Amino acid sequence: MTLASAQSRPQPSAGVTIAAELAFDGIRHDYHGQFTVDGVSLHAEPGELLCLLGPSGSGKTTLLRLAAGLELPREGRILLNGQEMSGPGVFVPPERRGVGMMFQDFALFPHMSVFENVRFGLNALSEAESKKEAMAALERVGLAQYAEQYPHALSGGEQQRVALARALAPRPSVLLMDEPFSGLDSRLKDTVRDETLAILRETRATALMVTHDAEEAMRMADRIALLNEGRLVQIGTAEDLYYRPVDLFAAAFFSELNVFHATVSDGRVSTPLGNFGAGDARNGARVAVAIRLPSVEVREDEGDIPARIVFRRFLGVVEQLGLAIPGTEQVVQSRIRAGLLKSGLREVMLCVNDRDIMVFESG
Ligand SMILES: Nc1ncnc2c1ncn2[C@@H]1O[C@H](COP(=O)(O)OP(=O)(O)OP(=O)(O)O)[C@@H](O)[C@H]1O
Repeated sequence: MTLASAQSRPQPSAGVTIAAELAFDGIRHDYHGQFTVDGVSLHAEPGELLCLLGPSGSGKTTLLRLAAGLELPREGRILLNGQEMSGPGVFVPPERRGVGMMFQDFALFPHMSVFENVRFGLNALSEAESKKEAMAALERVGLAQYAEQYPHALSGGEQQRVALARALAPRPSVLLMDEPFSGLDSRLKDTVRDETLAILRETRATALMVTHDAEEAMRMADRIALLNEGRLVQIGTAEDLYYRPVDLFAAAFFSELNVFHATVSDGRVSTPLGNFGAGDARNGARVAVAIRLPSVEVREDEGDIPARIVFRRFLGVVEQLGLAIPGTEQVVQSRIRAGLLKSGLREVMLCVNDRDIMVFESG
């Protein structure tokens, strides 16, 4: 449905980018009765790069499509700078939202030149102005010299930059990006990510980016919204999510962990790797005790717990170890600096750095 109030909104100007606040308020959305987004409220600040992070099927792309106006939410509202785009009785169509989109496969038109691809979204401008803006967008991504080429003649990284130029050319107040680097060779990814970040900073558009890669989110985002099964688990900076995860799911999304199950007694938990403070967990509560791999220190001859090495995997700078310890069948894992232990060594001693223990009530 399209209300008169929505219809009368001005067409977004292709003049200057004015970063907008994008808010999801109590959004629920289903496909055939199956809720894929279930009560999500969050917002991206003007000029912020917010990453939607989560495993496959957690509802990230659905949120992006809802923000773009490609889907109408079943419940809740979507607001741009406080103005309702979708909500009960309101639906502003995609072309009137001032939102740019960039997809996983770049979606460039193969039969159009790079220049025509970038000019495509500028039909609200005069011919002369659209040409000027398209060229300016190509210059911004450093590809002006490829203007007359066709997309197939460009490398993956260059095509990504054309897609970015096309999405940014109409100067959207919000840029929506769905896994924008997943089609790129892993060696190219780092450079293209850095370039994209620099361009986004320069244009100062608000950006919402979907990824399932925690490291990519940490590398790029001002803040990260972690989703699972259509719900928001936690939102915050990379440091917030890494150091202060709200639950075991959030902790495990950012680090490999050793996890032991225990019951809190006198404010402490007992695990095969030692006895630790239980933090805020209540006495008698069943908890998961999570210990990051680098917190299990492995030494040749001094430590608290004897262990036998059951596997060693060389990973370059670091080495991952599997360790058998008394009191559990579970193989404990550790990550140490490569070369720290002699080759052929079997019997070692472990120390656990208890600053890094995370205790979560199992519910
Ligand atoms: N058009 C559709 N029709 C039916 N079900 C859909 C449709 N689009 C998405 N879904 C379902 O909604 C759920 C969430 O999908 P969504 O694409 O939002 O997740 P995602 O977190 O982006 O996952 P991925 O990382 O795999 O793309 C999935 O279970 C998916 O199968």
